[in-house]
Amino acid sequence: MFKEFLKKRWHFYIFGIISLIIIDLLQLFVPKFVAKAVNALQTIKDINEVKTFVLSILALAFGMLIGRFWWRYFIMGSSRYFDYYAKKNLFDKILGLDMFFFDKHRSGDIMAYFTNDIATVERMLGIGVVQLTDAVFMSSMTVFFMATSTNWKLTLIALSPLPGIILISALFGKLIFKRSRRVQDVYSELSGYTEETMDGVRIIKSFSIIPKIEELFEERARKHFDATISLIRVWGVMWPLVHFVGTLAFFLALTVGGPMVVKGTVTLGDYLAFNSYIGMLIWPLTAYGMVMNVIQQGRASLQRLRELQSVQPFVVEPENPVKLEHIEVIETKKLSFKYPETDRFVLKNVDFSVKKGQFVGIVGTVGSGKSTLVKIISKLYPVENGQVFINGIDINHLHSRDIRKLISYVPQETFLFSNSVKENVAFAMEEYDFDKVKEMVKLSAVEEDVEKFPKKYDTIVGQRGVMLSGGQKQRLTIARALMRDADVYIFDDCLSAVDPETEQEIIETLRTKMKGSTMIIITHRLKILQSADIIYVLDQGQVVEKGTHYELLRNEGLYARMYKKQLVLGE
Ligand SMILES: Nc1ncnc2c1ncn2[C@@H]1O[C@H](COP(=O)(O)OP(=O)(O)OP(=O)(O)O)[C@@H](O)[C@H]1O
Repeated sequence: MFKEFLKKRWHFYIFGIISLIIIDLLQLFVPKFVAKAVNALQTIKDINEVKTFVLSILALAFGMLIGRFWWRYFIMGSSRYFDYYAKKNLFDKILGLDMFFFDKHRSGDIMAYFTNDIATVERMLGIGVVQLTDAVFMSSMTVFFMATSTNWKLTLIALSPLPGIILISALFGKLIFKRSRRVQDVYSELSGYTEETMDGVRIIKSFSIIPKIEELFEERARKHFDATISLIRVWGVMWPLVHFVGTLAFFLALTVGGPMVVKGTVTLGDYLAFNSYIGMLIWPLTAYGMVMNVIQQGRASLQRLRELQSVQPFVVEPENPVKLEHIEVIETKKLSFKYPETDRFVLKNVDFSVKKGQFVGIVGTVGSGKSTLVKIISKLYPVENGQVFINGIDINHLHSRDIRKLISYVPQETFLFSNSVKENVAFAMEEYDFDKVKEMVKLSAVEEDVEKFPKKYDTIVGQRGVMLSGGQKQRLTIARALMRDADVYIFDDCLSAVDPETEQEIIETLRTKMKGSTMIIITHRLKILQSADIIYVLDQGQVVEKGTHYELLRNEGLYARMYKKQLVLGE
């Protein structure tokens, strides 16, 4: 990303740096003209001579005005462009990553890349470049002007302490880099925690655990504060050192240059100019210190951004994917699976098959791998042991984009955007027909509820749908999945918040209205699977039984036990 940005913008930087150098040059001529004006005043014969110098100074000021516009345009404009370019790239990159990345990173952590890290690199590419140009160019040019137009001996003496600044910058640079990296990392942790807390604020309040949460926040905020202070401490030492070395140059100029003026080796005008040059030199040299800081912080953030850029998805897409128009059959053969970076197999030798138009149930004990199985056949996780086939084609030869167009998956967790009911239902559609929204809302048995909302389909549901009940959210999520004309619909225990009768009613309506579509239902309520073509029973990652509801009851295995228990509990 950074290289591509430089490729696009390097010429802007060249123009910006040239404008900056021109201003610096013009600025350098000012003392020269002032010196000439002062010298001329001492031996004044013609007032017009002074006028020429004054007009020249005005011309220089005008030149600087124009130059300042251009460097801002080229350099600061480019750094702003980086902000836009990096955010866009990062956003695309992150959305292209697979579930594993999102399992591992909190949204607050990710936000830190977008806010803090990009801003720090932007600062390096904007003000950092300006300061660096100033520091390098102004210091070398000032030295050149000092030596050529005043007195080179005085120049050498006055400048003798200055290489010390470069030494200090080099010595402290590494430390600043390391500590800046730590600041960014702990900021990301703090941001992740804050976001998670805000997200779960209702649960926190319901559990009355605010003091504990505050304590945990304080711990992270303190860590961030400590990391920042440890970085400031480095500046705290480096900054006065740089200043001290800069001021030494002034001191030497005064102590050595004063007697030279008295002796007449240097004219008063030249001596004044020399002092102006020293003044002009202090800024770029101390800028080395600042620049070092900005650059090291920028590098630390750039390193973090590069690490993120280099994250590769575990789900690899084929270079030449086989086209997939429809889904007729999905099969898994001896499928075993463990989540990346874990040791435990959560699926073991699973043979599973579903054909077009079938109604398939997946049931089992808690944590037996039901959701994992459907996530793998939706290509949300990679297949590493065993095989998954869609229409007889190995899933590794198919693109996940094509699969997910044909599989509409409703996960266990509902998620609604803080938008209107209709926008939420039509979320996955580029264009939509309002009548279809209404039809799908009706099929999902939530029409009556929506009609009672203050603005019906235009009602804003609040962040994550907080203004709705759990059951309403679940049914709207189903309506959203139904909006897509998919071949396979997977409902992953997504009706747990509605009563059993409504769940059964929804499933039956869907079965009749969506004949021809394949339906895979994961549920804990076994009663609704009575009409399923086949039910897979999972226990600890293995298929322990399969068959129709009645076959499984006759088997008197795990399914029959679970069913009897539910009958007793009256579910
Ligand atoms: N992202 C993940 N990373 C690591 N382990 C995971 C992840 N998601 C699930 N697991 C583990 O995999 C196992 C199977 O989880 P899965 O969600 O597939 O079970 P399930 O049968 O759908 O459970 P439930 O009935 O409770 O919804 C569980 O032991 C769970 O802890």
